[in-house]
Amino acid sequence: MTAALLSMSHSPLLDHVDPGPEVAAAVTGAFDQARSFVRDFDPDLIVNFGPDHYNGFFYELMPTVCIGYDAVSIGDYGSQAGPLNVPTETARELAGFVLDQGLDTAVSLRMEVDHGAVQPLELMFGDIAAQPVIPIFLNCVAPPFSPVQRIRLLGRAIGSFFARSDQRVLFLASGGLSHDPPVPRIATATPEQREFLLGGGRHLTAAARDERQQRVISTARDFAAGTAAIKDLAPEWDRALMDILASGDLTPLDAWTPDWMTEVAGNSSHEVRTWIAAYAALGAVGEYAVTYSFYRPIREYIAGFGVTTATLTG
Ligand SMILES: O=C(O)/C=C/c1cccc(O)c1O
Ligand SMILES: [Fe+2]
Repeated sequence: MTAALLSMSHSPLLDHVDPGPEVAAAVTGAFDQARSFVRDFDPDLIVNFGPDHYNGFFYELMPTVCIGYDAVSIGDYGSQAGPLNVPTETARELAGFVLDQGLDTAVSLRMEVDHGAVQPLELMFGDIAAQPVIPIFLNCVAPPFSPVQRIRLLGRAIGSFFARSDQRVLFLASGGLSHDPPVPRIATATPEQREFLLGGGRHLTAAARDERQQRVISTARDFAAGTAAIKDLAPEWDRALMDILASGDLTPLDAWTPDWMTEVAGNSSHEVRTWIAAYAALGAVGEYAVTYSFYRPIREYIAGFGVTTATLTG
């Protein structure tokens, strides 16, 4: 087999808040680079590490990890709705392999995914069903979080599974980096928010969906203006993470505790788990080098916004 990696921040605000022409052009340029990388690599299969934002997974039953045997996008923030093209048998074999390695995963026979999983697919391929994709949900918003080491080991196990495959596999990570969007939290939830987090937020009416999204959009505008009550982005933390991922030795990340990550880089900084898993997966296949790296802290997108690509060197 051969493998490659694309990691990218996502933001549902891409089409909703204008960061100005210079930043918009820089982000478009990063997406163009990523697109041409993916086109050149020409994957047979995408292993898509993505978070969820209380659209498919809720506190009524919140897994740490879930492998989708099938998946449907709910289409939030104007993202493409509908089924993904999931190779069910490969997903089933992967889940069995992960469990056999002594690691835990839940499985879903009908995973519901949101912008966190599909935005890179749409941006890179134009259609979420264009390519075979195995969606791997990682809990990145709902404490308690697993130690980062578990995510590294999970990624490594997933990489070893595909190391014996004859397919060209793209490990795709969607999320991060430092950011703190206004997602309700169980520790501080009002009774209505608690009900939402427990599962009431599933399949919102159009009006409720619009209200939810408008709140995030207006927070992004306030954040850019310096008036939002959310944690600031943490560019130094973002760059430190990117350096460790590029080094090929991810073990220093084992010391990153979930509480520290939240404190320094925001409640949604745990989305970097998708990057850690994807890099660990690539590292299990062979030595790698980062071939492209983009980073900007972009308040209009409420995101430390990164895009990287990596290929095997051996
Ligand atoms: O609306 C949500 O639940 C999340 C929005 C958001 C905003 C900025 C960056 C992200 O990664 C997000 O998921
Ligand atoms: Fe997100």
